[in-house]
Amino acid sequence: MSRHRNVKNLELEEYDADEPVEELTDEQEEQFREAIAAVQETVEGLPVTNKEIADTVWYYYFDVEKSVNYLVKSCTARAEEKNGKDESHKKKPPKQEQKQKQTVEAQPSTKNASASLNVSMKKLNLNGKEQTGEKSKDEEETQTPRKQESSLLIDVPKIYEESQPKPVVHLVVTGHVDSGKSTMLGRIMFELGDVNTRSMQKLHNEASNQGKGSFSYAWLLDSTDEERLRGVTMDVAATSFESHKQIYEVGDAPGHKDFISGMIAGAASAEFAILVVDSSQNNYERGFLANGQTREHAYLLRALGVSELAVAVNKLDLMSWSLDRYNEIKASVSDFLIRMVGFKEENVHFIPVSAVSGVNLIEKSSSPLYTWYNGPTLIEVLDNFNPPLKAYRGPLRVSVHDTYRSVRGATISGRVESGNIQNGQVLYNVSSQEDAYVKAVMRNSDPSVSWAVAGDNVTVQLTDIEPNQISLGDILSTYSDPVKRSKSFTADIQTFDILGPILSGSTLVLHRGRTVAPVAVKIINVNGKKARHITSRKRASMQVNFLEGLYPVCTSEESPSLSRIILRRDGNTIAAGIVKTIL
Ligand SMILES: Nc1nc2c(ncn2[C@@H]2O[C@H](COP(=O)(O)OP(=O)(O)OP(=O)(O)O)[C@@H](O)[C@H]2O)c(=O)[nH]1
Repeated sequence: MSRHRNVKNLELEEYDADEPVEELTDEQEEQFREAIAAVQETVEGLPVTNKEIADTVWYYYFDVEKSVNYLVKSCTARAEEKNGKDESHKKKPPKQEQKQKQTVEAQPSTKNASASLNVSMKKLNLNGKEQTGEKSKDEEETQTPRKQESSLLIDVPKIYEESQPKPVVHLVVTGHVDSGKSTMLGRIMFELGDVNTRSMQKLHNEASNQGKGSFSYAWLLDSTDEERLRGVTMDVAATSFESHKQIYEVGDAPGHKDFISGMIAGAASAEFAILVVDSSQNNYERGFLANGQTREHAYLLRALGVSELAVAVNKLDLMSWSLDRYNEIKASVSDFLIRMVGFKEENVHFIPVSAVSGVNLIEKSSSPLYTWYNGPTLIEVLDNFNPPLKAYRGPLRVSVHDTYRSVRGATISGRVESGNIQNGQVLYNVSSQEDAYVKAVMRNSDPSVSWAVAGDNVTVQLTDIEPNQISLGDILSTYSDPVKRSKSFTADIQTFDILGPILSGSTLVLHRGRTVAPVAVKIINVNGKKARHITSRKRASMQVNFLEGLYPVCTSEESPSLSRIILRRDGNTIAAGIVKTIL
């Protein structure tokens, strides 16, 4: 299932996916009721429904005069339309009006935004929807802004700098199916106090009742019925946790090979990774030695720009905490990662753990492990990762990981890849050429502020846009500095071990974050020499042409994470690389 879930702050006993709309204060409710009554009285006799009245009053934020004017105009327009007259009166309420309300909200708020953002969110895309590009035209358009930015927006970079933030590390957790990735994340969140004991106990009871007691920590991340029933993660789930030193935005990637695109999406937005290796009898052999997903994941991580890894050798409790087993795994996996995949030795860190019992994750407890191990715990290794500086003053780029229907528009979850975003801003979606007001920004790692900067995972409530005008993989920007849409680009790529060469003119499937699209490739050179085909483990430069319309494309200079691409053929990942120039 396609989703990018924020699982932190989830009160399990209170969670209800069908919970309705927004919370108003008592005072607002009173204002709302009075305004509706006043408008009803004034427009009595006109063909408008109570719902239209309520929507309009909310739109104009209880302004009776503006609501009446709008309703009268729209009734007139409807009547004229019926009579076959000019349709140009069918205008929506002007956006500038709503702006006034939003700029008030743009002030930094100390209130918990998650409470005010109690939106009924109905998922639109349940399956990783592929972009078809149908809406695209071949010629690139220049847009004139339809909505005006307010002059009252706050100086986000300045406020961000003054807040002296903790560094944010983007992590992806990868590894062969069932190696214990979700369990590890769930247990870390529990140990750090992000999930309270009562919620954990409740989840444990539920899991036990279904004969899945050992999955209770994993269920914190695997939240859909199907995932719980099958005991596998089917798509990347987003969560965050915080140590005393850094904040971690984490993607729990699926391990099963059928769900590789979720793994790619998670890895493409990460700077660091935890590679989980199952040390138990036969499972290590299956997951690593027998060409399991551990290997493919390691190649993908490297090709997508992840340069530093924590390798968690998991389930050592099942191997009686054997030092020999740990050393055997460490020797062969590190040889593979360093010699074959190309990680630097100093960037690969091995840690023995047991995810399910929480041994060596956060603090050292009493365990037979410590009779022979005196190195760092997993969190101590993670705390030594140094995230790159954020491009929070750059052009705004927000990648869309998921979309939901919400009141008066759409809500998206995604990530600010560069620049900064705040309530009251106008965003532009180059794919649909639609714009929208930002009604509420909720930063996943700190929902109490109404702005976010590069590197933050966010949930953004948008108004004045239809949910179907935003798709997974879209990149939201501003009018003044929009993302480019293009039919082709050049990329530097690295091929993996492939069956049969890639020929000039081949049709492949491109993955970029959540975008999945068919492309044709033209080889420019291989290892610096002109060529018409590429074989295994070669560096090459190629031209990539989308087969169906235009897509938003970013170069590595514009946004390193958005420039990362993967090429697949017949269900296998054959190459990964970076967009260099847009043609
Ligand atoms: N004994 C033992 N079992 C573990 C440990 N870690 C995880 N498990 C079990 O391994 C099984 C799979 O765990 P998951 O966390 O679902 O594995 P996963 O890697 O997230 O699976 P996918 O996301 O589907 O690839 C569950 O039954 C866990 O309880 C461990 O350290 N020791």
